[in-house]
Amino acid sequence: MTNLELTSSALKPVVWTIAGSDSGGGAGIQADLATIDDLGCHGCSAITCLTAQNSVSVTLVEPVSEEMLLAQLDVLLADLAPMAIKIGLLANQEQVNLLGKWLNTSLREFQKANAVDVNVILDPVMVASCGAHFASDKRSENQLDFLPFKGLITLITPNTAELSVLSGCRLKDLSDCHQAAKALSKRFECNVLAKGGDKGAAWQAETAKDIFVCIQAPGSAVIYQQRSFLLSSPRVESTNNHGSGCTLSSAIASVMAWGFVLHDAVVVAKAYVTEGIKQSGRPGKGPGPLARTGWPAKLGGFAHISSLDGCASLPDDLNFKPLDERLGVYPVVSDVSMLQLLLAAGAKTIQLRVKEADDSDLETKIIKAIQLGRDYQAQVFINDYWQLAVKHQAFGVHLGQEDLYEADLSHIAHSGLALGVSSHSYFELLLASQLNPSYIALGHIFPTTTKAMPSLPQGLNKLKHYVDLLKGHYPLVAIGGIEFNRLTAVKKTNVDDIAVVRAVTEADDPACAYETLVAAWEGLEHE
Ligand SMILES: Cc1ncc(COP(=O)(O)OP(=O)(O)O)c(N)n1
Ligand SMILES: Cc1nc(C(=O)O)sc1CCOP(=O)(O)O
Ligand SMILES: [Mg+2]
Repeated sequence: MTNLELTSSALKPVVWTIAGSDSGGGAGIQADLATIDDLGCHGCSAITCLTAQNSVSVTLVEPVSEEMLLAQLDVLLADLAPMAIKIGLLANQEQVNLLGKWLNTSLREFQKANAVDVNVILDPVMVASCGAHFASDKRSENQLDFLPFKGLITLITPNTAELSVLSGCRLKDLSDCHQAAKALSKRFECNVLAKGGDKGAAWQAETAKDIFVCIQAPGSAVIYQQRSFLLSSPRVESTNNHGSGCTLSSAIASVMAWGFVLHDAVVVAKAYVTEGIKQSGRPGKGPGPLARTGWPAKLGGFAHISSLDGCASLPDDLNFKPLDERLGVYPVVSDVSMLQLLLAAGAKTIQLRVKEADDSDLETKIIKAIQLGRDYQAQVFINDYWQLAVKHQAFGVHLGQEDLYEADLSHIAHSGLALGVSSHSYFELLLASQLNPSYIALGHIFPTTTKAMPSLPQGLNKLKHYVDLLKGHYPLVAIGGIEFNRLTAVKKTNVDDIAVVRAVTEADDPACAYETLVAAWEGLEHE
């Protein structure tokens, strides 16, 4: 079964945690299972060690035998195979070696035989965010050699102290942390999330900043790979951070188990931790555990994303013209005669999307489309060609994520045009929302033949999550494979409106198809 089929089925994806037990209930296996369950997955555990700890101290760490660790891994793989795995506290080097070998043999064979990708998130626990040290391995302060995991993990999530130990560098500032995270990424051949939540000296105190170094993330847009990002959230003033690293890594595993790409898992998990700290309690005398607050759906709880590698960041201080009216059923068409026909049929928002590489009549077509928009008092958006749209004062421009970095967004805003932005993930919709656009398009929801898409269809489950997050903040339009018999299901997600290409342009009678879609869409109730 592929990730996608699982996501859309009623089954809960299985997530494993391979970690230590925290008798105090705030971190380790206990935090992981609570997180995995809270994010709608089924949690399984392979326990590496027992720790005798409460909220103020760790008094004993006792590893399980290698035989016991292996038995747990094998018995789970035989029946409750994982969609994602989180690895936390490992008690000694023998456990690291055993697990590295198991990932390289048993898990690899399982993935090959079943044609699935199991994402493995390594939280290299040495120093807890609340200050506790784990030193069951008397050879050192638990300075384990994690190299047996090289090439076998998706993401490693060190806090500042762990990053310093793993990189062997003193980290004085953000730039040091970024260099160390990049070096770690190279050494382990994996993505890195370097956490700044523990308020290391290298980080600003008023914001909780993490560095995300992405070397490869299947399904994410190419422009967001081989890049580094800074994820900044207002710091929650609380000392209740017991288990925050465990919670973050198991949340990342859980979100990936639902079929979200790595970029999405990182931003959703960070928002989950932020809200968990906000609502935390203090059952003991020391730092309390995070609250379990469900799938994050407050836009203000998500991090601000900026570029950390010299690539341009998008501006976040612009204002684009708001829509005059709802998008409704929004046709996207490639020729002016179709545009005119649909305006005559009552379309109040429409897009001219010309994709021929060199169309000598392009400017004439754009002028005509804009004029027709004025004649019919409709919102005409021009796709891609923002200079011509500005020159001839279109109602608005529609840009994809790649287009955003080539356009002069400030010029578009100051010229008084509206801006619509495409998105294909949480990460992209957060970047879109930072721009304050006039609307955000969420795609592609179903398979489409209109355009070769680099990402997988999002499906209704993801669309619902995106809508829960953005509804009321921006007008939202779903696009991709939307046709008459899918309207009821799409409306149930609460998305404001829909954009269509083939459902209208390939119909025998496009005007009639448009009118039928409008009647059906407007006749359905939102949930
Ligand atoms: C309403 C709407 N949504 C998405 C798109 C796609 O824009 P983009 O990602 O830039 O791709 P192209 O259309 O340029 O191929 C759109 N045009 N309209
Ligand atoms: C142009 C376009 N952009 C998409 C996106 O997801 O950004 S999907 C898409 C094509 C939608 O065509 P149809 O309605 O024929 O499936
Ligand atoms: Mg485009």
